[in-house]
Amino acid sequence: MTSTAIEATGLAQRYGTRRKGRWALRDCSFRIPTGRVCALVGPNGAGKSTLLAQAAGLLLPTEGSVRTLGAVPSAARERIAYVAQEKPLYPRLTVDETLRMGHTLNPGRWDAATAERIVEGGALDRGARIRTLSGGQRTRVALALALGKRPELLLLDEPMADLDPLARHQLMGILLGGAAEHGTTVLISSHILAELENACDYLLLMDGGRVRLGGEVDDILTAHTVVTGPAGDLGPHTVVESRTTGRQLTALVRPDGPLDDTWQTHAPSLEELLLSHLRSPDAPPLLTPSAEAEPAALRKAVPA
Ligand SMILES: Nc1ncnc2c1ncn2[C@@H]1O[C@H](COP(=O)(O)OP(=O)(O)OP(=O)(O)O)[C@@H](O)[C@H]1O
Repeated sequence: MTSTAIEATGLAQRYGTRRKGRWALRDCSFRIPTGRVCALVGPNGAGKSTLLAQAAGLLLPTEGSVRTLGAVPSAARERIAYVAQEKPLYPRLTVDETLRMGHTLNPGRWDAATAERIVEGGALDRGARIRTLSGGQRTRVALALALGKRPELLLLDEPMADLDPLARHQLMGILLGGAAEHGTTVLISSHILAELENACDYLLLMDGGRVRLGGEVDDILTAHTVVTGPAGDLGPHTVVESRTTGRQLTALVRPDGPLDDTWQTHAPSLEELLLSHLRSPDAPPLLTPSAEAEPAALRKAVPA
């Protein structure tokens, strides 16, 4: 079994023609090890949905490559579940028929108990047609289908956006419990930073179609410090964002060696760190060693 869930090398996506098209992703190289719950974060239009669709094998990269579970995504499709932002389902099927379809399409791996639990938790009318459900109820059915498949890799594009807070809490619990129990790798995009803080142990921050931060949340947090002190030179340290109020300077930095005693320091929260990076798209990128893509020449040949 491969230790890499997703590996992208020089990945790029252009929508439209060569002359008039626009790049949604440029030169993305990164790796997500198996068994991680990875937050995919970035502003609107950063390229998150594009990346998820490529990893799911629904969009062929314009340049570069992405491999999922050690193979090209189309070859790993049985082991991947993908919930797109618009949660496509068959509108004429009932809830029950949709679950039966999940069972039929996933022989030998369908986890009926988990799918039932998700649907039951929303007290859904099992005979109701999908087209009559609310947005949040449809999300619940889409998540029941995805988790019922018991995938090795779960790709979720803003799955919780239209759920009420209780439903979000409940479904996040089922999702994380299942991931921990089965070692599922999860890549989940969201704009709700506070929610990701407790749920995810890995991070990909994208902006402008490029990866800005990648790696273990703990390692990324440890690499950064918030410093406060009299306005002055921050020397060799990498400054992600700085603000001056009167004579007082507050900055998020990546220290390059010890900070001198004039600075008061504290560890940033994940939300604080992400907001600073989102406000500073020109800050130098950081990938921790586990998030660096292996050079293509070193990769073991795996059948596509
Ligand atoms: N089918 C498409 N045709 C043309 N351009 C597209 C298409 N899909 C996405 N784009 C463009 O690609 C860029 C990245 O879009 P994408 O949906 O991947 O971003 P995102 O990070 O998921 O955004 P959001 O947070 O708003 O969902 C945007 O500039 C968008 O306009």
